[in-house]
Amino acid sequence: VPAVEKQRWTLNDFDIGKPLGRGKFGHVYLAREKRSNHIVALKVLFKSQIKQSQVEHQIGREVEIQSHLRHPNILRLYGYFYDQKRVYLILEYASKGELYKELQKCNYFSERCTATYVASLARALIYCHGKHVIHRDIKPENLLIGAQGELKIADFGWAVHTYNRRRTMCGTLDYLPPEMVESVEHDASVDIWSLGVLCYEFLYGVPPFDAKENSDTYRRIVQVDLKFPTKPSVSSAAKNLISQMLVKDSSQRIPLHKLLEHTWIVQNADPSG
Ligand SMILES: COc1ccc(C(=O)Nc2ccccc2)cc1NC(=O)CCSc1ncnc(N)c1Br
Repeated sequence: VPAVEKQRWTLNDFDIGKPLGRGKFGHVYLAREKRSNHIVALKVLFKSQIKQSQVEHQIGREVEIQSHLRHPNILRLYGYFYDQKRVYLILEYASKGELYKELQKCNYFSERCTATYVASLARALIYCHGKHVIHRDIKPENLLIGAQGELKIADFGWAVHTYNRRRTMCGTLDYLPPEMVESVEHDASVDIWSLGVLCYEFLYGVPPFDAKENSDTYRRIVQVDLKFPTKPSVSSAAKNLISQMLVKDSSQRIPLHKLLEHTWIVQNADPSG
């Protein structure tokens, strides 16, 4: 489905298939665009559930930003349309589904699989930062798997891809870096922190600052209370990289391009991504 911005899509242009998942803001269905037979994911947002005023320009801006983002590890947003009750997003379909379900199923990933995922996300983030877009929500819930097993970053919720991205605290704290938890200014290096949290969770099956209460997670994050369990056993090279990402001072975090040269990534990541 080429992003034909001028195209006025309607529901009649699509055959609707099985539900793919229930997002916070609505349902996602497998769908086929009738003329091209192209398979897409159609996300239905209920206007009643998202503030009327915000939604039009919010989604318009989202589509505008996303239409300039073309990267194999970023899920495409082809376009949108709406009727009086709902807004529909036409999304790329990731045929191997949701990453977090994969993580739940196998508890944790191998070092090679993790390094390959982390490298592909680093490349996607380098691409986004180059376009002055930061803070793609890179927690497992927002990652999908494409037909070749490659990761796709997909934003499921309010997506304001600018420097003043608002983050409602209703989402998990786990992925927030200290500067956001202490809600001070933040920059692209927040994504390096989140990628470090993700790398840890891929290898151990739990996020690094996991705790029963939010207040404990908060404290562990601001103190960077980073501990590596003995099980599963993880290479010291992997721990070394994670320790260079989960650094309180955002200016001291390993830059993304340096991450791609780290021995653990070089020795473990599958170059195809
Ligand atoms: C680029 O991906 C997005 C971009 C934007 C938004 C979004 O809601 N924006 C938004 C929502 C409200 C107001 C303003 C913007 C959402 C997504 N993505 C998603 O919601 C993922 C749907 S689940 C899925 N998708 C494909 N293949 C599968 N196998 C599955 Br399961």
